[in-house]
Amino acid sequence: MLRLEKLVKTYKTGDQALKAVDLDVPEGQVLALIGPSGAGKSTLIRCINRLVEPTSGQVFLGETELTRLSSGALRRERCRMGMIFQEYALVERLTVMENVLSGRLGYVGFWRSFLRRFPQEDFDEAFRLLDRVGLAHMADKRADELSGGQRQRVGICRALIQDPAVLLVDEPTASLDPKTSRQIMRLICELCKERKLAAIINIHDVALAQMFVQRVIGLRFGTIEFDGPPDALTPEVLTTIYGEEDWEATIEKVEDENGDTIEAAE
Ligand SMILES: Nc1ncnc2c1ncn2[C@@H]1O[C@H](COP(=O)(O)OP(=O)(O)OP(=O)(O)O)[C@@H](O)[C@H]1O
Repeated sequence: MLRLEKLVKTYKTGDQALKAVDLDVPEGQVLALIGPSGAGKSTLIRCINRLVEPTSGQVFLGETELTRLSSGALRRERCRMGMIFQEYALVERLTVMENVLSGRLGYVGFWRSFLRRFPQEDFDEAFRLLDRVGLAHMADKRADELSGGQRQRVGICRALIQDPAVLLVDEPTASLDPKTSRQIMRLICELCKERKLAAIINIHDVALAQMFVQRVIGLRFGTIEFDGPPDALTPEVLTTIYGEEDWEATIEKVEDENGDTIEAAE
């Protein structure tokens, strides 16, 4: 469904962030991208929707080669890729509802969106999504009145109202406390399952990744060092990805938000 072939990114500074990365993500698969700081995780995510322009290689979304598209065609294809950011990227002075509806901007004509005249079905869908993430009662609140966890839920609704084929998620929990982080990861993974949506989640927290995803990709120096199920992430594998460290503490059992003990993703 999403396919990267020999994807290379070399920044102007000479930094080789991605070295010929091959990756195939089937429909409906949620995968976590882990690796040390500077491994190339954000670059990989951003090369997919060309927020960062790849140096060479190809990216396919279904049959469409994204790396060949002109800027107009790319704008249209970006509607099929929902993005969720670490810092939420909400418009602070707009309401929750308006922030969610902004996910439709790629579909609604310029003047209609400028005047914020979205079709009724967009409002209905925004309400359904807000209800699904537990925020229907906050639709009229301003974004700057929300907590971090609530903001990220709005960010999730904004990505989903695009009706994307794939979600690109860049450190969704980095600004959240541990309990809220688990709730947000669970929500993202549940929504992907409900919608048969593929997702690539760039995440620093290995234990959190292991709890929720079916597949983990370990990146190091712009190269895939590990590709497998979460329970195959042994201390030896983690050492290959991150270097020498005491990993026993990292892959210890983790408590979920109900206080239940979880070892890895089901
Ligand atoms: N805009 C840029 N210009 C030059 N070099 C960059 C740029 N962005 C990233 N890099 C370099 O590319 C490499 C990969 O960076 P990237 O941010 O993709 O890694 P990451 O795995 O997401 O790191 P982190 O977990 O710290 O966010 C690093 O060496 C980084 O310094």
